[in-house]
Amino acid sequence: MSVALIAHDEKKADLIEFATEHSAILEHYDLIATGTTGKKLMEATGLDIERKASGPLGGDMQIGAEVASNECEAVIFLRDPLTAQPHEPDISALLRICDVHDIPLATNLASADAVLDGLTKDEN
Ligand SMILES: O=C(CO)COP(=O)(O)O
Repeated sequence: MSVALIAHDEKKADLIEFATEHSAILEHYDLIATGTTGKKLMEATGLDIERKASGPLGGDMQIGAEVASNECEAVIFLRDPLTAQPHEPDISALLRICDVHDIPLATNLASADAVLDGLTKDEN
C-alpha cells in the first residue's frame, strides 16, 4: 500500500517542507508522486519515490488508478485553489475516486498533518 504525494506548482515548496519535516515517518511507506512533484521531493528530501507522469500528462489519473485498485492508503494532494489547471477533470476524478474508496485525502497542510497522524495511529 502506497502513500501518494502531489502538489501544484504554487504548493510544491509547502509539500517539500512537509515531507522534510515528516521524512522519518514517510520513509516507512511506499511513496508515489506525480512527475515534477516526485522529482523535486526526491531532490530535496532524499526520499525514495516512484514517479508517475506529470499531472497535466495523466499523473493524477495514474494515482487514481492505484486508489481504484486499493493499492494506495492515503493521498496528500496540496492543490492550488487559486489557479485554474488545464487538467481539472483529472484532478476531480482523483478526488472522486478517493471518496468512492474511502481513502484518506488531504488537500491542504492542516489536513495533511491529520492524515499522517491517522496513518501512524493505524500502525500502532
Ligand atoms: O498537476 C499536478 C497535479 O494535478 C502535479 O503534477 P506535477 O507533480 O507533475 O507538477
